Amino acid sequence: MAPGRFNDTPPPSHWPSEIIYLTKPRLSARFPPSLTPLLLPSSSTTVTTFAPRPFKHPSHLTIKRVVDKSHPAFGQFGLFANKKIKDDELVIPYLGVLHVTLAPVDDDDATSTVATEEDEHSSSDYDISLLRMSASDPRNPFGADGEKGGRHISIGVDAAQMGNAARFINDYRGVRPSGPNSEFRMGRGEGGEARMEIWTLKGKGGVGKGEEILVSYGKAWWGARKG
Ligand SMILES: C[S@@+](CC[C@H](N)C(=O)[O-])C[C@H]1O[C@@H](n2cnc3c(N)ncnc32)[C@H](O)[C@@H]1O
Repeated sequence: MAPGRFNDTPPPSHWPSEIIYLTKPRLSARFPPSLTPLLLPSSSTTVTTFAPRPFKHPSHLTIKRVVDKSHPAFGQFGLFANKKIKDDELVIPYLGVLHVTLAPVDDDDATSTVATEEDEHSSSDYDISLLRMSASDPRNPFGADGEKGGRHISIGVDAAQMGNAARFINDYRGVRPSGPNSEFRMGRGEGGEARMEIWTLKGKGGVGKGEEILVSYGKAWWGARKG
């Protein structure tokens, strides 16, 4: 096995053997070093390197095969609470490979939407957006005035090949008519790094013992996958 192809620690129960288990995010091999400062707190003088600390799998979360035939993800996995999780509480960070897409600004119309570059993550069902930065943003090293000029930046987290239990969180559609019980939020790890997290929704009573953690992937996610 090549270096980096190992689990960070022994994975939780029901973890599929073909997926690498992570306790902290990994930068993709092609992640431009000039972009790592974007993952760090801009005001901090204490955090200057990308040094995520490990996040241990919460013992009150269980990965389980979906056995309910009426569940649209029947036969797949889901993430369940084996103890009540309170309202407005961090459930788990979403860990995976941090990767970058640089999209050229449309020369004819700089304000139009630009096509993203195809890469290995573009068709992943486990890829979520972490950070987007316009080419016109002065902090963008690939921006219009930067050394390479004219690229929008998009940083994503892909858990298709490696990740933690958050990769098993399903969408509420067809499962919970009253809507999701949790949501994605931007957050920071203990090492100060930007990360996506899943939190129970505020004012909705939390997630009960035995319940599945369910978020909304968003209309755009489903729209992009309609046949
Ligand atoms: C991030 S994964 C979620 C974990 C997945 N169930 C597994 O076992 O790996 C996203 C995939 O789960 C399935 N999925 C999640 N929520 C769904 C829903 N509400 N309806 C149908 N499929 C769903 C789809 O196959 C989707 O591509």
